[in-house]
Amino acid sequence: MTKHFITKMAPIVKKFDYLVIGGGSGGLASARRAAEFGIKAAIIEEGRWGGTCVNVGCVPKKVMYNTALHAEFLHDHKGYGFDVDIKAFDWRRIKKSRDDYIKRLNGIYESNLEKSQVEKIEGHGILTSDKTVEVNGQKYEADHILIATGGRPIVPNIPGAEYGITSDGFFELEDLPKKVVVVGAGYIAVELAGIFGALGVDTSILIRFDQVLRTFDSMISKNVTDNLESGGVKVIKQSVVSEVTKEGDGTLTIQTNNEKISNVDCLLWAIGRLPNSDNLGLDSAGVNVDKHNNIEVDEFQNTSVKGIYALGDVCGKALLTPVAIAAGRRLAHRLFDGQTDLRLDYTNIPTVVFSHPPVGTIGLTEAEAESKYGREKLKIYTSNFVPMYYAVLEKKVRCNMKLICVLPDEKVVGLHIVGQGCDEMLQGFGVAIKMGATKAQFDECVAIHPTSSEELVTMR
Ligand SMILES: Cc1cc2nc3c(=O)[nH]c(=O)nc-3n(C[C@H](O)[C@H](O)[C@H](O)COP(=O)(O)OP(=O)(O)OC[C@H]3O[C@@H](n4cnc5c(N)ncnc54)[C@H](O)[C@@H]3O)c2cc1C
Ligand SMILES: NC(=O)C1=CN([C@@H]2O[C@H](COP(=O)(O)OP(=O)(O)OC[C@H]3O[C@@H](n4cnc5c(N)ncnc54)[C@H](OP(=O)(O)O)[C@@H]3O)[C@@H](O)[C@H]2O)C=CC1
Ligand SMILES: N[C@@H](CCC(=O)N[C@@H](CSSC[C@H](NC(=O)CC[C@H](N)C(=O)O)C(=O)NCC(=O)O)C(=O)NCC(=O)O)C(=O)O
Repeated sequence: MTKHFITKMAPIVKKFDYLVIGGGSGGLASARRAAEFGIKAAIIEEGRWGGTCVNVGCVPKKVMYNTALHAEFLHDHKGYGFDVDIKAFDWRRIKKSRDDYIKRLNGIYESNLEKSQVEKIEGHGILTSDKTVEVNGQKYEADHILIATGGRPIVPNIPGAEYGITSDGFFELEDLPKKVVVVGAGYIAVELAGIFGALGVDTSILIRFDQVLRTFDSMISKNVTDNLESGGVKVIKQSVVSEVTKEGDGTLTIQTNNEKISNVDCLLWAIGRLPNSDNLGLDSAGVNVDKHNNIEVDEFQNTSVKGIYALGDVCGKALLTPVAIAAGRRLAHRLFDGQTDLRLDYTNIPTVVFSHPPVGTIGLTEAEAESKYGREKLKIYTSNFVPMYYAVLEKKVRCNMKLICVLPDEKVVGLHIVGQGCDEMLQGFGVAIKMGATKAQFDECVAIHPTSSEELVTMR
């Protein structure tokens, strides 16, 4: 009888030039740009292609922000002479259109990867050494590995916290809740409370201090807090949640340090995000994290291990889609296109909070400018006016602007706006500030009338 010997073969390790863990904004942008330079790239994703921004972030949020803007404008129709009856608002309809759009985007991202000849690997990636990543038992090897695994929302460690949802759950809501409590004071709390408020939901925002967006310029913190209140959102200050209970009728009761809030049908935690740096095998590779578990990188996105890079939300700095994309594309040029000095400059990043009205900000806050240059070196210009849109309406929502300049040449080091249209206004001014523009150069540009932005080139 013939003997059959079964030899156990080591699984074949698949080799690439560039392996990216995380198919979100930063990872996709970097992998696709790298592939343009003729290298062999692969990208690993455990969830939906597109990451946070496309699936549970900027994109569906903007759809809901636009929905909220419609609700706001409806109130203005009468003042502009339109006699319109609004019968109903159909949350399910807009949710379906939004979900369909996101599904289309997922498909577009997949086919973009195929067109770019970036290999797609579906599953959870774990580093097994400084050169290898394992996904579903298969090992992949590359000299260059990028970690772009993003982050996830924080849920506090208090009794009953699990009855609340996060921004991820916001996008799953099948019906518009009647009474909502949003906990938090940052971008997400302000944006989602604003959407609920504009859609007529009984909305409260619970904040630990007296104002939202405390890390922004004080003009912004004050005006956004005031605008939330005048827009009908209850801002509950100096408030910390200690316990949440679910009642027999399914509603939630929220116990804070000051009061009990009952009959809540949606509690939303928006208290910050954690980096997805755990369960990633960072120890096996020797990649260092900081005390908040953000991956530590230098200005070129190098981690503590040669050949392993990280960028985007997992590094905990400027958690914004265009930041992750810009860092990812620059890294691809640096590694594979010979642009060895290319890196993202993290100063003067413009950012918008989609509040009602929105916030646009770039550069230093007044407090930061004062501690950097000294009060005597600063010249601050402000403008506070009612945009012409409100001229014929009873409702008036003011626009506030602040320009922070440093003497002697009045270089503009900070620009802060709360007001209608500033979300679209900021990008162009961002270019000027990035180029080092002075107040005189702002003023050299002739105003566009009648617009809100003209105020920025006529300030005295
Ligand atoms: C509600 C909300 C609204 C936002 N709105 C805006 C906005 O208006 N403008 C803006 O600029 N930014 C906004 N952001 C922030 C923006 O979404 C993020 O900064 C951006 O998505 C970060 O990109 P990233 O590539 O670092 O990570 P992500 O986009 O989070 O992508 C990371 C990907 O990695 C995957 N992953 C994680 N671990 C692994 C693993 N081990 N193996 C395989 N895959 C893995 C995840 O599934 C995910 O798809 C918003 C965020 C939220 C939550
Ligand atoms: N438009 C955009 O570009 C958007 C960008 N993003 C990005 O995503 C990031 C994450 O957003 P977000 O989750 O809002 O985080 P943020 O860091 O913006 O804000 C969270 C805030 O919640 C408050 N907070 C923290 N811990 C607690 C707690 N235990 N209880 C109550 N409040 C608490 C803090 O404010 P305080 O100290 O005052 O209490 C903190 O600033 C943003 O920083 C931004 O970079 C998100 C949405 C939109
Ligand atoms: N600025 C336009 C953007 C329009 C746009 O890009 N829409 C996308 C959804 S935002 S998709 C989310 C986000 N894209 C962007 O941020 C695009 C920004 C800019 N165009 C750039 O290339 O840098 C992202 O995560 N990118 C990672 C990557 O692309 O690698 C879309 O519908 N695409 C369908 C199509 O193209 O047919 C707007 O706000 O209207």
